[in-house]
Amino acid sequence: MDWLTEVLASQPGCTLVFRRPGGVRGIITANPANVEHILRAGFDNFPKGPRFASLLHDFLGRGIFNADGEAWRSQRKAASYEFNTRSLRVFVAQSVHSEVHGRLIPLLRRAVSSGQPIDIQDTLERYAFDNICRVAFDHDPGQLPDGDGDGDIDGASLEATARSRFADAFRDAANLSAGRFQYAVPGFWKIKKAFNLGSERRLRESIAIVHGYADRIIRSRREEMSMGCEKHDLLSRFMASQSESYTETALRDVVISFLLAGRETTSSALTWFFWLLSSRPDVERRIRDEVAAVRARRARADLGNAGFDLDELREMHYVHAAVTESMRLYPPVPFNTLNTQAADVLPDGTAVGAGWFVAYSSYAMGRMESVWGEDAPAYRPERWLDPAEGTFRPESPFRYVAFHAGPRICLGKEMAYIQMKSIVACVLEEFELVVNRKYRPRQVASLTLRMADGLPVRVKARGN
Ligand code: HEM
Repeated sequence: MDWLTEVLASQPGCTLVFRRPGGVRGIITANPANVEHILRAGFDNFPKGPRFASLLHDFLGRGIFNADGEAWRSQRKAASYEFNTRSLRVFVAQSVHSEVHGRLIPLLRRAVSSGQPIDIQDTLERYAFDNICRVAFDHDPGQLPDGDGDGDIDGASLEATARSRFADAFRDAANLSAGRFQYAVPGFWKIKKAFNLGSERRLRESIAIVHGYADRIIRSRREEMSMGCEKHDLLSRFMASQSESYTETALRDVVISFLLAGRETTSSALTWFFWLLSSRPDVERRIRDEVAAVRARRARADLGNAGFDLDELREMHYVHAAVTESMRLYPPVPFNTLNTQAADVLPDGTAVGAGWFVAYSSYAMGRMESVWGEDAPAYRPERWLDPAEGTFRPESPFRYVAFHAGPRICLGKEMAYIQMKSIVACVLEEFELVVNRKYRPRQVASLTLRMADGLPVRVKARGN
């Protein structure tokens, strides 16, 4: 990613053109004007395209993440409506609250008592999977143990084993599907698939487990709903509003796309955030001051000592800025590729042909001095704050492209901020996460930007 950033910064218009005779042709850009053209003005000319769809079809079917044209448009319309309801935001905040206080904080307290380091990336990934499963289809895969530390994944219960198999199979299916993008000979996976060999055999097996499990949940949800049971998760909302037009397979595709979108994104963002913070006590101090001020207002209003509600999270402008700034430098989705339908010329004068891939690197864009000024490499949350008011000032989504932009902009952005700000506020209020100063994370980019060896931290209780 750093190498690509350097290369793009040295190109005219920050755009790199690939022209291999008889081979791949396409461009990678870090130019906001090009990105705006591709994602908004030229939206219909730059779909995800047949290659993306075929690589992910076995796992995602025609779910929103993997669909183009009318199949995408109708899901987007229905999903946008649901994501924008206040009742969903409240449900998300409640799920986040119970997972943070029932599981994450108790786990960190146990880490304080034991003195053993933990891998905070792994912990956050488990947290995020539990949370997105709850929001997507009111299911608890129990990836983080319950407060008492025993959890119920003790192997004794068949149900617990099945849930754990589901989570493992989901992780394998996502990783193996992402691996299809990385073959030196692009169609080689199809041959392995035809002969049911190696990674393709494992992919087939893990997809069968995920699909079987999701199908059972969908069927039992139909029964519950036919008996008048009211639920607030996304699957139930889709079933209530679209029951005639959605087959069971279509519902499964929708849910699996949501799980994939919400699974590793917030955990990636927070892992890089806690790593950056470990060398910036000044930023950590300001976050703690802001959280303490909100906590004090809560105490005065006699609202108890639990987590923060939606309005309180909204008041945390500095926390918002600190997390946003971290994703500028380490966007969870660092790279995005689309396909060109008809030849076009981008605003910087680059010509693209029909069938070419068109990619942008949000990682490179977050580091371009031409976009962010000379201090682009510096982690500086203040750049997001109004100097007079101290309130958060959003940037154009075509410059800050961590959540994509245009008609396909991330649907879960607000949900992600609720989750990330709750975790940051509650964790930093009570703990210090200490990272070895010599630790240099290695990046690994599959569908998301992760740390290859995780992020080992020692958890210390705050002294005050
Ligand atoms: C920090 C957290 C997150 C980041 C940085 C992020 C980023 C993105 C990006 C870059 C895309 C475009 C991907 C593509 O088209 O290939 C996207 C799409 C999407 N995201 Fe997120 N996401 C985050 C969290 C979430 C969460 C928690 C959900 C909840 C379900 C979610 C739901 C979606 C959906 C449904 C789409 C597809 C939208 C469409 O194609 O119309 N995201 N997100």
